[in-house]
Amino acid sequence: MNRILLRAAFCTKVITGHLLVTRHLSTHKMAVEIGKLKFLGQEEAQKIDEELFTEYAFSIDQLMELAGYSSAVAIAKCYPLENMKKDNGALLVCCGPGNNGGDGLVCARHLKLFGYKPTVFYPKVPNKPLFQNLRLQCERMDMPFLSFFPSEAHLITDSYNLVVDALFGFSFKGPVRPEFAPILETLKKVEAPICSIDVPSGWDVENGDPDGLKPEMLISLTAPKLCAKLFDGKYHYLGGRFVPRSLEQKYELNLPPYPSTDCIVELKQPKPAHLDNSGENN
Ligand SMILES: NC(=O)C1=CN([C@@H]2O[C@H](COP(=O)(O)OP(=O)(O)OC[C@H]3O[C@@H](n4cnc5c(N)ncnc54)[C@H](O)[C@@H]3O)[C@@H](O)[C@H]2O)[C@@H](O)CC1
Ligand SMILES: [K+]
Repeated sequence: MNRILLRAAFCTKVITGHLLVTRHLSTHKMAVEIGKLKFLGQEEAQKIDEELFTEYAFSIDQLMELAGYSSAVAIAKCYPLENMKKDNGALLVCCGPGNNGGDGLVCARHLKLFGYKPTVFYPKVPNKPLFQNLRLQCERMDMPFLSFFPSEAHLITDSYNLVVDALFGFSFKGPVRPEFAPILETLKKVEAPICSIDVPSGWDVENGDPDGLKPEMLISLTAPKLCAKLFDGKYHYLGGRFVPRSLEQKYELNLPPYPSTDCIVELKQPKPAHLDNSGENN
């Protein structure tokens, strides 16, 4: 079953000429059916990305800031600082060589501002001001950078409350190249929760990877990619609330409504009808 439910409470006011519409859906378990939400193939995700920069004149810094910020907000919501036992909120943020890695750096910066203690692993820094600056911002905010990746998974499990996976996003084409293969192999054995930004790293963007990472959380950006249908972790959020309505319509994304002014919305797989006694699906 590929219908998806959104559990949301929201209050919106839309004023259009003489029309004033106020919708208020109360906070108790409101399930809004979002069965038509589009899951994007790799090419389509790249086309939308390109169009945001060309037709809609966004800059990469703008969208990356929103993507990384919404990832940090989703993580903070699901893994509150006060519940973290290891070293007052120690986290490991793994950043790859593309824009997914940039999202990771932005996410790390916001998590730091939220009070967490992120350590960054960023082995391949592109020679572009955008990435150099993002790295510098993190360094100047006293975030430690690992110079090598721990070879033993237990060292990560013992030191960090969770791992943010920002190694590869929707442009990944497998198989993973040798420089990143041992990192992914170690990550697979880590017992701390893994939160993947946009795509679980190493997964085929459309077909996933049954032997790959098993993140506990996935934050899809813009719209989920096809592989997200195979995600069965605890939390699936949609972030990146920056898609203009006309672009959404052109690609028939059918995005769910974000609650109020939130930058994230949780996506929930529906229970099979015979188990769902709530009546919310009727
Ligand atoms: N439109 C959107 O939705 C936005 C997307 N953003 C982020 O940008 C990501 C896409 O960024 P990019 O297109 O830069 O690509 P990625 O960050 O997905 O990855 C590209 C990098 O990974 C390397 N790579 C690819 N396959 C590899 C393999 N098999 N082994 C080792 N390295 C490999 C490439 O050489 C390149 O350096 C999204 O997933 C999302 O996280 C945001 O930054 C901004 C807005
Ligand atoms: K990722």
